[in-house]
Amino acid sequence: MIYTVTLNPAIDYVVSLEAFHPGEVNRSQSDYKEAGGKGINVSRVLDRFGVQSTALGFVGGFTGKFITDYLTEIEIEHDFVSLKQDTRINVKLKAASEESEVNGVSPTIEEDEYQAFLLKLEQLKKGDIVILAGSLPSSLSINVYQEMVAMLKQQDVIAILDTSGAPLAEAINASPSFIKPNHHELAELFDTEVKDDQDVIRLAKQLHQEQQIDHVLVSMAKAGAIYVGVGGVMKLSAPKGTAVHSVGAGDSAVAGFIYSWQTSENAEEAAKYAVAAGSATAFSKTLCTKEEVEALLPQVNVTHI
Ligand SMILES: Nc1ncnc2c1ncn2[C@@H]1O[C@H](COP(=O)(O)OP(=O)(O)OP(=O)(O)O)[C@@H](O)[C@H]1O
Ligand SMILES: O=P(O)(O)OC[C@@]1(O)O[C@H](CO)[C@@H](O)[C@@H]1O
Repeated sequence: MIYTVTLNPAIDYVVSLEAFHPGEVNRSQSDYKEAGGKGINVSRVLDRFGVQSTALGFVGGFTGKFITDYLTEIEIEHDFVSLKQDTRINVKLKAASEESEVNGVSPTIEEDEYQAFLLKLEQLKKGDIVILAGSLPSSLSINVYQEMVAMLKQQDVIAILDTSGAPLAEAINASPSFIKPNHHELAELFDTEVKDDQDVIRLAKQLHQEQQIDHVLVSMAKAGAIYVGVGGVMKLSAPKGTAVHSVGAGDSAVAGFIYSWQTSENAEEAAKYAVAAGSATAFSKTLCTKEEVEALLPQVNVTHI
């Protein structure tokens, strides 16, 4: 079974207007709300690929209920721990072809709520796949992803991680099987500048060889991605197109990699599918569909390095 973990989900409130004038009353031209958070997005994209998963994590209050109702409505299984405090709301503002984001403050996770979540992870079994994705609620310690990856590996569960900053820096020590930092997150991880592809490859190789991470996929928005891992080293170009709404592009890339790897066990195919999925999401109003991804696949060029 595949499980996604979103410790800090959100309602994504997506607002479009022609221009945003700070300090004035602005009125949106269109807006909508959807269940967000990186793990939830991975579940939603997997679902569009015809792959079932169960969404785990924490939800609370009326905003949390919106998320569980939303997932129930689109028939994605979920088993969240209920919190006393409300799940956050993240504002995604699209104005004058620029995208800005204000991600809300996370609710507090009490110790008993955290323990209830760990109990769910403890029940996962050999062969299960868990995708841990997104930021940590500020009440949790920065090493919880590291602890979860270590615990899951003990259970022979495949642990995949998509996060950034200190939680990523801690968790790589537990050697997750797959990570997908973007190039900014990679630079932050090594506290350095990433100026070109050679820098990306050098740092990604360190993660693969020294931290024993099987697959490192560094996404670089419209510049595509670089893969370093058991499948070698390769650069993948992104298809050309107009970015309409890039929220969830990275999550789509994660879902694309897992989906394709599961069926092909071929790193090149999986990395290609990841890039096509990321771009298909960037080019559409919401998350990609399988048809959109497969239409873009021929435009992803792979250069082995
Ligand atoms: N403007 C774009 N044009 C083409 N493809 C894009 C564009 N933006 C994103 N992508 C695709 O999506 C993938 C992931 O994008 P990106 O590197 O921005 O990830 P991310 O920073 O994790 O994204 P996000 O946080 O917005 O979900 C890229 O590897 C690329 O394939
Ligand atoms: O604050 P985090 O957890 O880093 O990111 C949360 C978030 O921006 O990520 C998703 C897109 O990747 C959105 O659905 C969601 O609002």
